[in-house]
Amino acid sequence: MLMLKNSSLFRQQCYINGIWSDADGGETIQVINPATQEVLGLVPKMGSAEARQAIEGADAAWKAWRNKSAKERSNILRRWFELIIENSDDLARIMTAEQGKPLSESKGEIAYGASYLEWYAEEGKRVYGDTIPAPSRDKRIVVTKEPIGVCAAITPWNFPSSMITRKVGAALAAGCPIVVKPASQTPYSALALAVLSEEAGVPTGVFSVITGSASAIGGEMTSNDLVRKVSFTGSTEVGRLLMQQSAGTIKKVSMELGGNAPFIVFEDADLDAAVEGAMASKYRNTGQTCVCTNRFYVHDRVYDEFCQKLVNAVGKLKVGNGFDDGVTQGPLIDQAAVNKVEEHVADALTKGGRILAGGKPHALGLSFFEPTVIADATAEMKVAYEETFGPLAPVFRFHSDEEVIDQANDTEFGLAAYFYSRDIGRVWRVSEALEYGMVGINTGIISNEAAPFGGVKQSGLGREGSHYGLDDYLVVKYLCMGGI
Ligand SMILES: NC(=O)C1=CN([C@@H]2O[C@H](COP(=O)(O)OP(=O)(O)OC[C@H]3O[C@@H](n4cnc5c(N)ncnc54)[C@H](OP(=O)(O)O)[C@@H]3O)[C@@H](O)[C@H]2O)C=CC1
Ligand SMILES: O=C(O)CCCC(=O)O
Repeated sequence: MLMLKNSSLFRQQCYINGIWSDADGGETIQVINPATQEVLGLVPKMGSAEARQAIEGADAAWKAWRNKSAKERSNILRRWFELIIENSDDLARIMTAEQGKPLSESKGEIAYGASYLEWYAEEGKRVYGDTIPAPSRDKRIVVTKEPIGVCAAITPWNFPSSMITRKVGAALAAGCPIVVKPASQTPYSALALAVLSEEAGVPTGVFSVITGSASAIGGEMTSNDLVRKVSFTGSTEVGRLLMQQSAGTIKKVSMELGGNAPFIVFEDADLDAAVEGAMASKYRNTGQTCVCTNRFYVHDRVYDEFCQKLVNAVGKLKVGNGFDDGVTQGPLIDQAAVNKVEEHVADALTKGGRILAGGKPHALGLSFFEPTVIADATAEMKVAYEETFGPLAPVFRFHSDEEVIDQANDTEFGLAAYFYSRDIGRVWRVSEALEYGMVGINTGIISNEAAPFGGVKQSGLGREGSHYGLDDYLVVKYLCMGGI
C-alpha cells in the first residue's frame, strides 16, 4: 500500500475532457512495482473510441484556450507548477513505486519536470512575430505565430513525469490542447499530474490522459484528422511506425528516440571530473535514459587509470529498492530489459571483453542488475551499435582524435555525446565534428528546461525545452498587406 499525504493523487481512472472515466468495456491493466513485483493497482485499458472522445474534447476546448491571453495561460501553468512542487514528496513516491528509480532521483525528476511548466509559463508570453522588408514598395510583410492545434503525445516509462510536462508545458503555452498516452508501466505519475492540472484550473479538454492499448490509442492519435501534431518519446522502432501512420494526414511530428551516446576521454582530461561525469551520465536511472552514455572511448595513455577510477566509483553504488536509504540503483523496468543487458554482456565476452565490475543479474533477483564495467570493448560488439538501456559501461581504447571521432559518429543515432578535454582548440574541433543534437563538454549532465533537447539522424526530429521547443507547437502565418 502506497502511503501518501494526499491520497487523491493516486488515481486509477483516466482523465478525459475533465471527467474521470473507466474504459468503455470496463477492461483494466495491472501496474506492477518493479522492485517488488507487487501489484500497485489497475488502470483503464482504453482504445480508439475513448481516444477519439479525448481528441474531440480537445478540439472543442481549443478555441477558448487559444483565445485566452498569453498571461492568462501563463497564470494557469504557473499554478500547476506550484502545485507539483507542493506535492513533490507524494509525486516522487508514486514514481518510485511504479518506475523503481531511487526516491532521490524521483524527487529530482519531479522538480525537473515541473521546471518545464514554470519555464513555459514565462516563455509563452514571448511568442513574437516578425516584419520583413518587402521587395516592392506597395506591400508589407508581417509574420505571426499561431498554435498548431490539437496535439497528441505518447510518453515512455523511464521519465514518467518530465517527459509529459516537457511536451504539455510547450503545447499549453503555445495555445494548444493536448491528449497524452503515458506508458502502461508508469501511468500513475501521469494521472497524478492530471489531478493537479484540474486543481490548477486547466480547462476541461485542454489536457487529457488516456491509458490503455498503445496500438489502438496510437492508431487513433495518428490517423484522426483533428490532431495536427504528434509528439513521441520512446524507441526508434515505435517512432518510425508513428511517423508512417501520421503521414496519411500530414501531421507535424516531434520524435525523441533512441540514442547511442559516446563519452570520450582525451589524454588531457581531468580524469576525476571525467569519472564523476561518467557516473552521472551512465548510471542515472540505472542506465535507462536515452542520453545515457552507451560507449566510453578512452585515450590509450589514460585508459588504465580511467578504468580503475571508474571501477572504484562503481563499487560505491548501492543496488536495491528505490525506497531504501542510500540506494542509488533501482531495478530495471522489467525482465526484457535484463535480458538485453545480459545479451550485450555475453556478446562482449565472446568477442574479447574483460569484466572489471559486475556482469550479471544482482543477487536481489527480480530485475536488479549489477552495475557493470567491461574493458577492451571493440566495434564488433553489440554494445558498439545497439542501445543497451541498462547499467553496462563498455570501455573502448583509442589513439587519435580522428579515429575516435569516426568511431563516435559510426552509428545511426545522434542524440547526445560527451567528451572531456582541457584543450580549447580540441574542444571546438570535436564539438563541431560530432554528429549529435547535444554535446556535453566536460559534463555528464546536459538536460535542463532552458536548453533544446533533441537529436539528429535516427534519434529523432524536433526539439523540446527552450524557445525552440515552443516553436514546435506553433505555425508561422504570413500576412501580405497590399495597396499601400
Ligand atoms: N528515447 C527514450 O527515452 C526511450 C527509449 N526507449 C528505448 O526503447 C527500448 C524499448 O522500450 P519500450 O518501453 O518498449 O519503448 P516503446 O517505444 O515501446 O514505448 C514508449 C511508448 O510508446 C508506446 N507504444 C508502444 N508501441 C506503440 C504503438 N504501436 N503505437 C503507439 N504507441 C506505442 C508505449 O506504450 P505501452 O507502454 O502501452 O506499450 C509507451 O507509451 C528501450 O530498451 C530503449 O532502448 C524506451 C523508452 C524511452
Ligand atoms: O528520453 C529520455 O530518456 C528522457 C530524457 C531525460 C532527460 O531529459 O535527460
